[in-house]
Amino acid sequence: MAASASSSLLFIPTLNKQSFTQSLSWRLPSPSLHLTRSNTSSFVTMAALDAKPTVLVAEKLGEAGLELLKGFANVDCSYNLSQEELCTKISLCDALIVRSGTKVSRDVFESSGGRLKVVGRAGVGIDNVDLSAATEHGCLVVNAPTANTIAAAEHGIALLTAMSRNIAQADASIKAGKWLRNKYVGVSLVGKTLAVMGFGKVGSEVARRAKGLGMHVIAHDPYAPADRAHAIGVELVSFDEAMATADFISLHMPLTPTTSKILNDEAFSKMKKGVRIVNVARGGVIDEDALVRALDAGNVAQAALDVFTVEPPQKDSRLIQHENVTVTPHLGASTMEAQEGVAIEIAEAVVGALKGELAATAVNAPMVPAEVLSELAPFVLLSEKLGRLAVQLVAGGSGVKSVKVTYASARGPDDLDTRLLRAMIIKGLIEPISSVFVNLVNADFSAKQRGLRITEERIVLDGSPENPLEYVQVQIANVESKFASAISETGEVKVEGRVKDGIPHLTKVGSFDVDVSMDGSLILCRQVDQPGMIGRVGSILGQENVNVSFMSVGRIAPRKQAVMAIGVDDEPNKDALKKIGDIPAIEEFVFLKL
Ligand SMILES: NC(=O)c1ccc[n+]([C@@H]2O[C@H](COP(=O)([O-])OP(=O)(O)OC[C@H]3O[C@@H](n4cnc5c(N)ncnc54)[C@H](O)[C@@H]3O)[C@@H](O)[C@H]2O)c1
Ligand SMILES: O=C(O)[C@H](O)COP(=O)(O)O
Repeated sequence: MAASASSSLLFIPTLNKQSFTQSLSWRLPSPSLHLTRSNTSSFVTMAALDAKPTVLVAEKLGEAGLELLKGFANVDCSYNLSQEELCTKISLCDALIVRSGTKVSRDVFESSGGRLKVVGRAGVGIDNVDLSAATEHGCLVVNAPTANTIAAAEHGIALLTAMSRNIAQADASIKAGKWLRNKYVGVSLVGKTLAVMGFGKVGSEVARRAKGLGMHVIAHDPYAPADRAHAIGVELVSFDEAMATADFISLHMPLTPTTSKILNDEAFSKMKKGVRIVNVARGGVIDEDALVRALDAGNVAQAALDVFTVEPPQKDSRLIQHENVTVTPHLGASTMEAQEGVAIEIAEAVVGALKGELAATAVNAPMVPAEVLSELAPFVLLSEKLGRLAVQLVAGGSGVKSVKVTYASARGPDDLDTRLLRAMIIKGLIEPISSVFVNLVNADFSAKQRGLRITEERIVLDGSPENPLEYVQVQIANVESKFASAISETGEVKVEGRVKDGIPHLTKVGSFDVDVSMDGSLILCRQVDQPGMIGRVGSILGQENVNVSFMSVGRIAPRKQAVMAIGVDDEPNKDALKKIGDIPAIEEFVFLKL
């Protein structure tokens, strides 16, 4: 049930209450499918809305990215904000863009009052963003994972070569009036073994370049495919083997609970005496006190560091001041080219997200490729409406805890991604009975928080898998219904729907077959099947100027019980509903908003 956090395509919730309507928006591949759902459940197109969203840019961003943002949003560039200032400003912003220097903490999400819909990290590492808090608040986090790869790799190589030839120390000494040709004798790289720790985008580019310098390159990465390593002539080895055989170690993994202080006293004790270390990943992957001990003992000959556990580090830090340590102030991504690239990459992602388009670099939401989304679009709508309908059929005080969703399809289970549908069913179930705003980012979390258990079942049908789904069924167990006919033979509130000509239809209520398009609102009546019922209800609605969009009757047998489903464009007033209820043949009825 947990939403997997992987990066690929996805949609996003849209803009704030003030600027647009508090809403969920989907930008699907066809513009005609771009829908915004307002609080009143009507759908309006974004074109009808003219207010601009506000994007807070909290750290310096390349001009091209800023221009792109300004074409769509009001852009507030406020740098060096304190946490308090950020928390105050954030309640007026729909999006926030940061680099690594801003902590986007839980307080920031809480202070946003639900307005913040997307956080853009203009770079790779998202360790400065509280992802759990973002997810809980339904806020999408996107990053710019590719534009600074080469810059970071080049910086890694720059540090490797500068360190091995004492460039920084020699430069400082000559500027201090000294000429120390014997002191700064370096070591050669050719023929030496470099262990690349973390064989991702940056790690593999460093490996490629180091091979060009004549180094023997090995790599450790528990998740990297061996064939990618082999393709560039790199052998994947265990952590211990990397520690034991490397003359140089270069770190390129993310900072996670597993990698935190991965280079500690124990790891240093496994290294070759005189090893040299480069870190352009994150300061936290090294236990900095342990590194100082290893440097003092001569077990580590030199280190070159671009990143630190706390940035900026203390001026008098022993590590920074160590004569065998070369440091730069987190410059890995800081080339003109990388910063322009990152700025464009993140601005496009944030603008797209605010428009409700697919986000290719989402960090905290499941990935749904565009072509899948396009095909599933009407089923997405159907799912939300079925959830919304099912929960409204539950009698007050019943407490919805257990929901079973059945997807019937001629496609094999691996051919149908149901996460989006599940998220929308959850949205439909939760929103009518709470003030929570649910979207793809926080759906599973919201369900879990409310103790809502969703089980999913697949029915594989015979026949051609032309449509992704034949029908979707939602059943709520252990509840009473305010419309007894909605209870199935097995005792659950049950609704079922299909997509017909691209339009969601309700096709079953309890054990009654109906067929009504799910648009506007719905009146469900159970009656004794007899002539004239449609006319009587229709004329009451007509007198009250309520337009009927659809009518359908499902019955057990002629002249026995029947359920009539009436789709209406407008909400009938109390009088009209009372008149319907007063028709003698009507045993029960319910009015539902879709
Ligand atoms: N200094 C800078 O300015 C700068 C610039 C860019 C990236 N970075 C940092 O560099 C790091 C790598 O960036 P990237 O774009 O290559 O990311 P990436 O996601 O492409 O690669 C990270 C790799 O680390 C691997 N990994 C995860 N856990 C590991 C572990 N326990 N041991 C070994 N490998 C592990 C992953 O499998 C992945 O292949 C990140 O920490 C990023 O924040 C720093
Ligand atoms: O993770 C990253 O992308 C780098 O560390 C760059 O960080 P920066 O955007 O703060 O330079």
